[in-house]
Amino acid sequence: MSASPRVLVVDDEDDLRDLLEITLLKMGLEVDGAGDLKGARRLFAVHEYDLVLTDMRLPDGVGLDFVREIVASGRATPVAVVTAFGSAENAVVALKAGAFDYVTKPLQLDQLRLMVQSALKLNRPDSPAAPPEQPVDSRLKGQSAAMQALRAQIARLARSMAPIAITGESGSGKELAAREIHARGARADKPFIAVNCGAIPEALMEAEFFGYRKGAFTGAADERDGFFQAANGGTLMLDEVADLPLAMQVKLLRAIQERRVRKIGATAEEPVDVRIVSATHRDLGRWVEEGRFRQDLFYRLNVIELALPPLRERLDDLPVLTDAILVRLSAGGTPAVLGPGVLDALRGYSFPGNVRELENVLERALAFSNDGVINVEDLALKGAKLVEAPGAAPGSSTVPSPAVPSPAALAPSVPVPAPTTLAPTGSPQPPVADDEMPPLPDLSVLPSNLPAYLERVEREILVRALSRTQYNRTQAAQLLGISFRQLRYQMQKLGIQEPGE
Ligand SMILES: Nc1ncnc2c1ncn2[C@@H]1O[C@H](COP(=O)(O)OP(=O)(O)OP(=O)(O)O)[C@@H](O)[C@H]1O
Repeated sequence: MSASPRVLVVDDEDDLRDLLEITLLKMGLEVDGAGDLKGARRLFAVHEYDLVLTDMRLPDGVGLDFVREIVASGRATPVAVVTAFGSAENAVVALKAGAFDYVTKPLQLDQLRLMVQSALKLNRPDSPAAPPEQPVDSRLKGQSAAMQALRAQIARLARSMAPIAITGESGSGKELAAREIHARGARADKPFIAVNCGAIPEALMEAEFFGYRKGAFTGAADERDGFFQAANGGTLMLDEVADLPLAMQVKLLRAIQERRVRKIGATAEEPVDVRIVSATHRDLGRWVEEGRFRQDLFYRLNVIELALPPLRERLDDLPVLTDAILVRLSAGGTPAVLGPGVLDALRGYSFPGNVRELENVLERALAFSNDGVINVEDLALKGAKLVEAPGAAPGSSTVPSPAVPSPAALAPSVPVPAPTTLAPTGSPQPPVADDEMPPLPDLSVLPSNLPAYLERVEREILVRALSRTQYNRTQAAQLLGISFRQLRYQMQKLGIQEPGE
């Protein structure tokens, strides 16, 4: 192999091929040229290339076929295509076929150089995008077939510039997947900017995305970059992309297609080199049919779709996920462990909020738990159908515990109340007979807002217990039959403070 990176340029227009070759030579690269597919195939068969750059229309065939052949060869050579200006279709088709990137004619030399630099980084041994010799540790935890396939897909996609549309329910890991794509690519050392498109007021959108010049409008006291400039060289994640207003969709499409943006108040456009990853929990295809999202932008963003499975479809990942979450929650200390039946209880829950909900459930359970062991009753799963705890459950973080069977385990089909209700019991308590309970408040008038009403009742009970014990929390918790941690958690949640605190 030669010392300098070697590039194959395939183009039948002599002028364009010369321009490409001269530009690449000036970048210190070794360049071979071919005017047709036949010549290109011959060269590709005998040389190891660091990049192939091919025109789409060639005298003896289409560049797209060459892209497919290179991808099918299994060699890790990145291939980019040269497409005519305005033929977005060609670029998208080539990216779908596995092209690493594209440049448009008439050539913008600055864009060409950026593209070549990114391509050359891909196979450098020190690059995160280089095919790893050992399996790498991923942030996306899980050993289910779905997660393994997802990680493999991400490793492939990370090596290209193709826009990726990530779909998946809320909390299923879309942002994490986008970060992983960025971190595994040639752009890992450049910024990753995630933008929640639903959180920006419409009037500020253009300024936020493209930036503005000083004095461009009242209040523009200084020049400011937008998200595109901030993400330059890296990745821009458009989260909740369905929330983009239609007017902004047009502007965004232009910026993505032309890879140039103009700050508000500026006369000239500036080139931006940004990989776009979008995400939504909505069915964007349906939104296009309903006229709520532009077809052309959808087509541009949706070059490659990455679908994240909901947690309930990969419950086998629960042990790995809970372990990882408990390690994170321990903040360097000893991680809590799961008591008997906890994994089974989690398996019986549908997790509408996916991994984020699992994180929240464990964090809350940890606050309720004693001695670093999370028991089934600490979980307080909303409306969950919990299975009976069959002794110690499998999983590395499970320890046998002599804990009293939880109410959930004793009454499998009864929903366990969430902590906003009155009754979660954190520490093992003997079952309370009904006649030990105070009478119910007068419910002849039903509350019109149940959660708010329950919160009020809960606050009243806690404050009374605390004042009866002169704010001795341990005694107040005992009085109410809950654990100290549970009391502390509820006080924090309801904003109850000791007088003078
Ligand atoms: N496979 C996974 N392994 C480890 N943690 C995960 C995994 N999937 C999601 N998480 C964690 O779950 C939480 C939610 O993930 P993330 O924010 O990526 O979801 P999202 O789909 O983007 O959510 P939303 O639609 O609400 O924006 C994060 O804390 C993330 O770290």
